Amino acid sequence: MTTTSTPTTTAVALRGVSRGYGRGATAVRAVDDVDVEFRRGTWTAVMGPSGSGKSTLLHLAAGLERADSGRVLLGDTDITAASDNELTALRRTRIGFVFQSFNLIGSLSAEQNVALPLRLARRRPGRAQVRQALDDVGLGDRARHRPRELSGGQQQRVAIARAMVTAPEVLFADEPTGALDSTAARTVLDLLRAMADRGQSIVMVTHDPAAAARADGVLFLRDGRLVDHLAGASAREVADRLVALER
Ligand SMILES: Nc1ncnc2c1ncn2[C@@H]1O[C@H](COP(=O)(O)OP(=O)(O)OP(=O)(O)O)[C@@H](O)[C@H]1O
Repeated sequence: MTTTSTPTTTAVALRGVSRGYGRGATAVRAVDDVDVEFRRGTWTAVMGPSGSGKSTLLHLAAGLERADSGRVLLGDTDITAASDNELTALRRTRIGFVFQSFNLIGSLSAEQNVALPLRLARRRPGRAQVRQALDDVGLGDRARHRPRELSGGQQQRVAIARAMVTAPEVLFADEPTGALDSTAARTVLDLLRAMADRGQSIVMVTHDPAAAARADGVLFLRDGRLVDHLAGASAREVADRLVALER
């Protein structure tokens, strides 16, 4: 793993990155020679037909999966050659990840879930820090609740607080509103918008054009390749572009 001291406006960059699965007749190039830069302080949505490589791209950018070829840069750090231990440390401190299914631990309260990444990074979780993270997502009064005592939207906000408690450079979200009704989805998207407006870098996979339209820009993938980009587009424009790709 190498780190340079050059100042950068790039939160994450993929350079010529490919990742395949399987062999022979069943081989798939899930991500195929992708070059992309996610700028600091911006929210980018990643869209594309089913199987186009969106989740794989997100996992590669977050260091959850390794590229077969190419380079992945987190800020100034080339994570391509990082050891497993280095990658684990990076994921615990510099990256936040939110899943469609929240992935909260059912036996722990909201505040215990939020404190978990600090414990894993062997940092003593300060109560004030944990409460602040819950306050930031509007759930300061739900700290003692267990996940089953919270609505889906509230659970996803706890998951966002958990991802943010270490102040990660980039928040990755894989279908964060996929399991929510439209009202809860809007609350989560409002929260992500406010975070991006305060300078948080966010990369989000979504199938929902209305969700993608809240981001600053939308990337479109097809067959593992980046094929289009929209900035400041409406939900209608995003939907039209997606339909054109699915033809
Ligand atoms: N672990 C794996 N083993 C084998 N093939 C995989 C694996 N993960 C992904 N793939 C394949 O790689 C391609 C891209 O998958 P990926 O999940 O990244 O697509 P996606 O755009 O996120 O799809 P969806 O919108 O359906 O979630 C698909 O053809 C998929 O079947």
